[in-house]
Amino acid sequence: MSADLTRSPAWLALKQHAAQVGSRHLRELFAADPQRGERLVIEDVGLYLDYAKQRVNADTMDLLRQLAEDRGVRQRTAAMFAGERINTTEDRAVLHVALRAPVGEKILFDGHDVVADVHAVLDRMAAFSDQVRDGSWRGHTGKRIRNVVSIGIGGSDLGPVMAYEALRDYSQREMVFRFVSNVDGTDFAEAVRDLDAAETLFIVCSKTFTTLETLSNAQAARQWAVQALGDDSAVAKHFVAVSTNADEVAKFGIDTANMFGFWDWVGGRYSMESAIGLSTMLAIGPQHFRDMLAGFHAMDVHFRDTPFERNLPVTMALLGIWNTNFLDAATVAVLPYEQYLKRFPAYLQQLTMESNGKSVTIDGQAVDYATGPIYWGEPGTNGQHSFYQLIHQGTRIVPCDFIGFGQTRNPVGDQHDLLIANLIAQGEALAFGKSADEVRAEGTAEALVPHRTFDGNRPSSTLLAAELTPYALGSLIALYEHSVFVQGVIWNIDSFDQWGVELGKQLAKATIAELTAAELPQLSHDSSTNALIRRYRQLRDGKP
Ligand SMILES: O=P(O)(O)OC[C@H]1O[C@](O)(CO)[C@@H](O)[C@@H]1O
Repeated sequence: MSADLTRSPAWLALKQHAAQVGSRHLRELFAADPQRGERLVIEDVGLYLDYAKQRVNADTMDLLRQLAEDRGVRQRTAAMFAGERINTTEDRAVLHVALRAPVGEKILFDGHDVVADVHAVLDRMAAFSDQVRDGSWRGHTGKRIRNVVSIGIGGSDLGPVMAYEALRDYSQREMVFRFVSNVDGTDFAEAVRDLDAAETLFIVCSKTFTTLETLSNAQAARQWAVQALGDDSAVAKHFVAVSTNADEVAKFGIDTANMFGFWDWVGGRYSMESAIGLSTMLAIGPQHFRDMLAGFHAMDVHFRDTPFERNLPVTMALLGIWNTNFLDAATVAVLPYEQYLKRFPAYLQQLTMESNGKSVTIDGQAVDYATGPIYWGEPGTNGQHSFYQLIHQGTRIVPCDFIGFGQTRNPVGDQHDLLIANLIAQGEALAFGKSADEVRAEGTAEALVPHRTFDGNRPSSTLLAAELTPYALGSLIALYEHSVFVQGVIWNIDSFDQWGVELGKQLAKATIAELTAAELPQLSHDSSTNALIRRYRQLRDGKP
């Protein structure tokens, strides 16, 4: 058992404090400090964070910041920015901050300036994007490219999809962008069914270029394109690869001249602003892509240089630690009141849960505290008419992150005000609820009073920005990235490995052979797995 954390003075002080403050209702906290709504706010890098509706007071935040100091958040942050191999189980540096460092900045890794490499790739991506966007890159038959299909999975997909959806209003609207990730053939078939192969460019995105789903879909794409275009050599004009693995790209049959590289020190879920974002750049153009990188970078600088009291990622991280470890919340709902951010919760699921879903410390000791919570969410107001019931009146505490913008890119009547009124009202309702007496005072029949009472005291944070620009998106993502990192440091886990995905991959390999063998082989799994394999084969082969 790793009891270092839970026996540390800062942790014990927080435990004691939680017994007092944690049980105080937000109504009381606001009554005791009527100005907290103006004080428990941080605004920087274009983001306004209101955390007054979290169940904390000034002492809580002091204690949490002390915890961060004691756990070495400062030193670990410096180590990350310095390119140290802080991903110890994979012996890798973690340098996604270098992906958004401006030209001229130097970040040395093994004595080599990686920022210059980053910009060399960005420049190649920009030149290629310009050629495709202006029609000078032609397909095999001489037609211009109108469709881009990005193939990848996990970090090689979720970022590009999310960014495309988020910045769709900045995209070249005459072009079609599709994303294929699932090994389910339906994903590929539906993505290409109405496309002309002569006008379609495939971007095969895979850090390792060995991922089963991506390679299967890439094979399917090649077959589809070659069949339609009647010539193997068509691949040269219709396929580009994004990878760290030039050998595998060449083996697959894509000329490495058509490959955009990135590096071992970029984790999959931290790669959307590398060449993995090529589809994003094709959609929004190089200048907007660079604006997005500037937003990321501004948050990096803020995170690295701002004292903890005014530090957005540190504060968000500490609130998460408080809710997870001291108020026993098991999940976080991410609720963007912005339709363009509809894929943001899905993106955050990988970022947060693949990073912090760990139960051993960096040195392999079992933890005796909760680590990464479950992230989930939907854009507002849709969620209000489905799962918000549980958030308001269920038995579980579900801390919420509300996200909204001052301006919409699509003014339709007064709908934006209606949208944001809902965001603001939800946080208020969750915090303050409605007492039984208030319900009675409205003339409610006594039998219904318990049903119509809202306990309140349900914590939330609200993030506001002026408008969903590429810059704002970059800063918002970096905010969550660094928040996840700080939490990982406090929990003393490796936030940059993902061993938990390996076992299923291994077992699937063995199972594929058992499903595809002409004759059912001798099965030696447990009885449930054996039965499922037999039954699937029968159903597939039409033998009831
Ligand atoms: O980019 P690759 O190598 O295809 O990997 C895709 C994804 O698979 C994972 O390794 C998990 O299986 C993710 O971490 C990664 O983002």
